[in-house]
Order: sequence, then C-alpha cells, then structure tokens
Amino acid sequence: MTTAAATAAHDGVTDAALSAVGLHRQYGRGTAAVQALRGVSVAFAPGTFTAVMGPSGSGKTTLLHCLAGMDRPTGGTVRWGRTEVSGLPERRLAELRRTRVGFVFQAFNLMPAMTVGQNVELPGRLAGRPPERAAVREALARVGLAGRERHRPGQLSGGQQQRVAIARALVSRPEVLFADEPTGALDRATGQEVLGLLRSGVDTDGRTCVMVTHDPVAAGYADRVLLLADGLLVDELTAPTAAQVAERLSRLGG
Ligand SMILES: Nc1ncnc2c1ncn2[C@@H]1O[C@H](COP(=O)(O)OP(=O)(O)OP(=O)(O)O)[C@@H](O)[C@H]1O
Repeated sequence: MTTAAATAAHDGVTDAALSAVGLHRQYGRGTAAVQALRGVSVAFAPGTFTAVMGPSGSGKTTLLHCLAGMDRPTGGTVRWGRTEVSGLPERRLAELRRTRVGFVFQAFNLMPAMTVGQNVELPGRLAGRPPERAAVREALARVGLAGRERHRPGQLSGGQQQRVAIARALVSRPEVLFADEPTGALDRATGQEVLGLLRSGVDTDGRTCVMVTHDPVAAGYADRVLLLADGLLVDELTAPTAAQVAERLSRLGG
C-alpha cells in the first residue's frame, strides 16, 4: 500500500462513527473455550443504518455488546469516533456509554415499578444529571407517546413499551444507537413502526444505528447488512432487499 493509500485507509477508520479492528471474544478456557468472535474488523460511517445477521450462535450479540462497550473483547480494538474504548477503565467506559451510545433490547428492559417518564429519565439520573423534564417530554413525543409520562410500562402495549425504550436510549442524544432484535417480541405491524423510528433517527438526526436481527424484512430497512458466520464477517450487502437478504442467509444456513 502507498503512503497515501495507507493514510486514506486509516482515515476511513478514524472518520467512522464506530469501528472495530481485529475483534476477538473468547468465552471460557481450555477445552470449554468458545471463540465467539475470531477477528472482526468493520467500520460504520456516521448517519448509516446497519443490520447484523447470521445463523444462531454466529456471534451477532457478542459483536453488538463488544461494539457498545457492554462486553470486553479479548483481543482487538473498538473506537467510538476517534476514542478507543476497548481499553478504558470500567468507570470511564460507563460514563462514556451513558452519553455516546444508546441500547435497545428485545425484551424492552423497562423498570416496571417506575413511570414511563422515570424510565426515560433513568440514564440521566444514573449519570448524576438533574432531571431534564423537557428533554424527556420531547423524546416521548418523538416516538409518538406524548402525554404518557405518568403511565407504568405494564399499562402499555409491547410496541409502546419498545418505543419508551427507544426514547430512553435517545434522550441523551447518542451518536450511535444499538438495537438487539428490537422487533423480536413484536407483531409485524408494530415491529415496522419501531423500524420506521430507527430509520427516521438515521435520516433526520444523522444518527448511526446498528441492529441485530433475524428478520430479512427488518434488515430491508438498513443501508447495509453484515453477515456473520462462526465468529467471522463473511458477507456484506448494500441497499439490501428482504429477498436478497433471505437468499444470502439461506446460503449460510441461517
Ligand atoms: N456468556 C457466555 N459464555 C459462554 N459462551 C457464550 C456466552 N455468550 C455467548 N456464548 C457463545 O458464543 C457464541 C456466540 O454467541 P452469540 O450470542 O453472540 O450468538 P448470536 O449470533 O447472537 O446467536 P443467536 O442468534 O442465537 O442469539 C455461541 O456459541 C454462544 O454459545
């Protein structure tokens, strides 16, 4: 590689919203060791929506957790923008996680005893910030739940609960939103509303979104699909249709 090309390649990584180089994640040791990631390098441009797919056990959730700073890779590096996060001490990483990334889970993970407003406020409280009622109201309005602050999660439908979880993830205006099977517990129509919200966060706010999904229709909302198999990145599709995704997945046995 020429010096100029090397510099360009380097900038490709440092200009990314999120990047990983040579990620390895081993669980357990000796004969019980599992190599969940075996050397994944990938970059995510700002303002793009990427779906991560692959057969069960291929390492999707492990990759998402390592990229989101929720799990520590056993080798390789993760950067959020230019900040290398993989080697940070836990406290510093937790602080950065609260402001720079958001996470949405399949099972919503709301606190049932708290109101919707308190759930959305929670990340700010954990970060020691004073309650920002206006920001909470705005986040709920953006996901179509204006005026629901005082409800409890149990009084809402599954789709509405997932929208609360999205509001909670977005209230700190993170650069990157991670979602692990965000529509896995929802019916198709409700799931599509949630996907529409993720898509509009990318298109309107320039957010970067990385989503694990098993559903080719959900992946069709993304700009790019990464395919994992056995802990390695094995294929990539840009501007995917659901039919193309289903066909590539079936080749992998997923
Ligand atoms: N905490 C853990 N301890 C031991 N092994 C683990 C742990 N978490 C994941 N694994 C193993 O790592 C591999 C990758 O798991 P991961 O959950 O990342 O896959 P996945 O592609 O998300 O799977 P699925 O689609 O079934 O959710 C699997 O073999 C899994 O059994």
